[in-house]
Amino acid sequence: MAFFPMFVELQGAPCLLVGGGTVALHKAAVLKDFGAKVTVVSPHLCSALQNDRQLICMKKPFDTADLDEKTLVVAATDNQALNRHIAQLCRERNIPVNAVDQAEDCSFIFPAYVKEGDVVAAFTSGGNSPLLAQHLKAQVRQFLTPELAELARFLGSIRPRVKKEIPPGKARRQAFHALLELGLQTHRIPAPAELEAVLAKYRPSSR
Ligand SMILES: C[C@@]1(CC(=O)O)C2=NC(=C\c3[nH]c(c(CCC(=O)O)c3CC(=O)O)Cc3[nH]c(c(CC(=O)O)c3CCC(=O)O)/C=C3\N/C(=C\2)[C@@H](CCC(=O)O)[C@]3(C)CC(=O)O)/[C@H]1CCC(=O)O
Ligand SMILES: NC(=O)c1ccc[n+]([C@@H]2O[C@H](COP(=O)([O-])OP(=O)(O)OC[C@H]3O[C@@H](n4cnc5c(N)ncnc54)[C@H](O)[C@@H]3O)[C@@H](O)[C@H]2O)c1
Repeated sequence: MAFFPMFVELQGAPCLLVGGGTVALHKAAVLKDFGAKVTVVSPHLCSALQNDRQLICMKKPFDTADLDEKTLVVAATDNQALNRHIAQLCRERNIPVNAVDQAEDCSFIFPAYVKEGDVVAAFTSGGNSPLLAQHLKAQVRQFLTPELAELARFLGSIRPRVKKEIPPGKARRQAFHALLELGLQTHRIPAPAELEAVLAKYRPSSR
């Protein structure tokens, strides 16, 4: 059964990462990429984790109390039984949990993703082939550019104004469509005069 791609807000979310090796380092980078507040618990921490001021590092073995107040957990130790035990504890507490490379113990899995600003494309193969997910990510990298993210930011910034000036329905949809097309064709954000022209065209008074 395929996994549902639920895009979750992680900004400021207290997340627990158990383990301090190469795999934990990669997962920490991903969680930080989405603004999570990551606590790392492990008796041994690689230097990159230890020196990262954005992380809260606790040099000690995992303890059940480490789960308190956490909204997401990643079990990334080299002990599969421990990773499974942590997953079980999380399930009892309804905390989403990933046990690295142990799909059967995960309540969520990590996707291969491309992120530009707030635009995110993410792939999973449902655990069948992480390499296939990586391959699809590489394809998307070619057209998910920083310019596209800038266009998305612009379209977000003018959204309230468009909504205020054009009532919901066909005209509003066409206005958003026109602005997107303009951006995609010119590879830049529409100029103020271009925005005004689109708004004027689709405003009720001028139709
Ligand atoms: C996408 C990515 C995200 C990330 O890690 O952030 C990710 N794995 C990545 C890479 C990767 N992982 C592996 C290889 C070696 C090639 C190979 O084995 O195929 C490579 C390639 C490489 O290393 O280049 C080995 C591997 N992975 C899993 C198993 C267990 C098994 O198969 O049973 C084994 C065998 C271990 C063994 O040998 O025993 C399991 C999982 N790995 C997942 C995610 C979840 C399913 C994602 C999906 O649906 O596809 C899942 C289920 C759980 C999880 O960990 O979340 C990341 C790419 C990041 C990027 O580039 O953006
Ligand atoms: N590194 C890879 O490329 C890779 C690839 C595929 C799979 N894996 C698997 O992922 C897992 C982690 O890999 P790694 O390379 O990060 O391993 P690692 O040996 O570098 O790190 C394991 C970490 O787990 C920590 N740990 C052990 N017991 C703990 C406990 N009780 N509480 C908290 N932390 C504890 C250790 O201190 C260590 O920091 C392994 O099971 C490995 O087989 C790794």
